[in-house]
Amino acid sequence: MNARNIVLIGFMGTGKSTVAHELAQRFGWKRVDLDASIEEAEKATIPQLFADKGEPYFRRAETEALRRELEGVEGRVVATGGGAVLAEENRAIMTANGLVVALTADEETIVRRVKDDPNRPLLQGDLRERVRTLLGQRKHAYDFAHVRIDTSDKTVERIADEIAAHLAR
Ligand SMILES: Nc1ncnc2c1ncn2[C@@H]1O[C@H](COP(=O)(O)OP(=O)(O)O)[C@@H](O)[C@H]1O
Ligand SMILES: O=C(O)C1=C[C@@H](OP(=O)(O)O)[C@@H](O)[C@H](O)C1
Ligand SMILES: [Mg+2]
Repeated sequence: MNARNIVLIGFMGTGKSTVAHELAQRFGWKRVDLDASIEEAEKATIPQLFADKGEPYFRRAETEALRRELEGVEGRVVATGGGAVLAEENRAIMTANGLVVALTADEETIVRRVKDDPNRPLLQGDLRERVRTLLGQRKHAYDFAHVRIDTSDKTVERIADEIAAHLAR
């Protein structure tokens, strides 16, 4: 296996956190969820950070977490948050330190997967409308990935199989 680390990117609800868990188990690698890393470092939940400190503060904490979790290490599967790709600085950290895998899903699938979880500050209000608007704004945000995998109608195991096949190449 060539890649030092695997970095999962993609819109909210594409399954980054879930697939990272499966991949880390398979490879015996360490799973890192960037949101969890931020929550631990900041001693606050993601919704609290957005509400109390604002999104720009969260984004700075996100960049710090990416550096902390990816630079100079190997054997990690890092699940990023859906907006971690928006800063060029973050994209550079990801591509320099691992195989970047973009997970995608159609709008229906995303809405279905995120609808019972109230912990995504950017999806407050009319859920379908918010997902549609953000998906439009982020249409090309994940294009820099080395690999792109559609997760709609696929099991977590199948998605992990596909990523593992790319690693073996
Ligand atoms: N391939 C899949 N098939 C069915 N449900 C999935 C799949 N991947 C993720 N889920 C479910 O969708 C929800 C969101 O997944 P999560 O891993 O938190 O996404 P992300 O980290 O990309 O926002 C969770 O409830 C998870 O169990
Ligand atoms: O898309 C985004 O900007 C965000 C995605 C979330 O992570 P998930 O993609 O794991 O839901 C989390 O980082 C935060 O709520 C912001
Ligand atoms: Mg996640």
